[in-house]
Amino acid sequence: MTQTVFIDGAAGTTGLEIAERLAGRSEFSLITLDEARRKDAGARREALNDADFVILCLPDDAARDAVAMIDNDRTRVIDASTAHRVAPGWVYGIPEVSGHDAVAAATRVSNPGCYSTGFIALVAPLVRAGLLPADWPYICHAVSGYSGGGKALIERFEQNADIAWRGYALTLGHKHVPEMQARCGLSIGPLFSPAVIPAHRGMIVEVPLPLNAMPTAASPDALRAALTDFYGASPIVVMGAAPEGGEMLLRASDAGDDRLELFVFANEDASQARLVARLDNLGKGASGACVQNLNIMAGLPETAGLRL
Ligand SMILES: NC(=O)C1=CN([C@@H]2O[C@H](COP(=O)(O)OP(=O)(O)OC[C@H]3O[C@@H](n4cnc5c(N)ncnc54)[C@H](OP(=O)(O)O)[C@@H]3O)[C@@H](O)[C@H]2O)C=CC1
Ligand SMILES: CC(=O)N[C@@H](CCC(=O)OP(=O)(O)O)C(=O)O
Repeated sequence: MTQTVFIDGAAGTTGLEIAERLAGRSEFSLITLDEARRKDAGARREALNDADFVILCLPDDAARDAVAMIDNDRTRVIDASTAHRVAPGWVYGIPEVSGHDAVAAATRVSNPGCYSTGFIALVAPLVRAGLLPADWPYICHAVSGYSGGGKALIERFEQNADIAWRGYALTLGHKHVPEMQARCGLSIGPLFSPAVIPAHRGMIVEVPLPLNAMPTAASPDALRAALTDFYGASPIVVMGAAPEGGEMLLRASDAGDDRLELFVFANEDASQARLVARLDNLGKGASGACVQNLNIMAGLPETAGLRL
């Protein structure tokens, strides 16, 4: 049976990429609003209540308003915004960590932040296994392609070819920190330093570990083995191959895909390690993850329509 999907915010960066992944899929039919009606509250309310599945690709306040407009108990929601990522009653949409069954049964799924996806995928299983401490002040550095900031940041970078690196969230407290802390079960929020690079898409998230100074920490080999074991059956989250020539590259020309690659680098005496995640901010970091969650909620193979 064909199920209906309404993407609210379909003209934005994340929404467009979701529609691309759903194009040609016979299991779903899209409810669309034309340019004149896509921000009309009445038209949106009708579409939100007609759809079997709603995917919110909106700013946070608009996402909250959209959820409030749904007045039936049939429509199921995936919210790509930050609005509900630590909200009660919402299942956090990393099925590999939250559990596929929890996502499959959910009526409300919050799609994770792009940076949070990398951080949580690296840290949550290791803390859960007792291989890294829950009460440690983790540090996380990350770079994102400029599409991570939506239409406004895309326009800014495409009109300013001179920006080589943009550090931000300089007063700390980036909006992803609460979900990183909550979903890893940490007693302290990580110190998070994100930056944007002059590439359209792509993301590196890194967690440096001073293993020899940590109260409990397994060896780099044990960390690598635990991640390999945890994601063993996943077609989406994979252990990356050792980079050639001792360097990792993000290329501005990379097309991006919906996988998430994990790496554990370490020095020879195993006193220091770097946990690294490589993903596409618009793939597993946003639109790919929305489609994965939609597939699971609809009882379909989780990789249908994904770019792997
Ligand atoms: N880009 C990314 O890599 C990621 C994005 N996200 C999240 O996904 C959400 C969407 O982000 P993104 O696609 O990048 O942003 P964009 O700015 O590219 O798109 C947002 C879209 O929402 C539309 N919109 C804004 N307000 C309303 C409203 N009241 N009613 C209907 N439509 C509205 C905008 O309209 P208009 O075109 O007129 O501006 C725009 O088309 C955000 O919450 C973002 O934080 C999450 C993970 C990664
Ligand atoms: C490069 C850039 O600006 N990225 C966005 C996060 C993108 C993302 O994950 O979005 P949400 O958490 O808002 O859903 C930022 O740091 O605000």
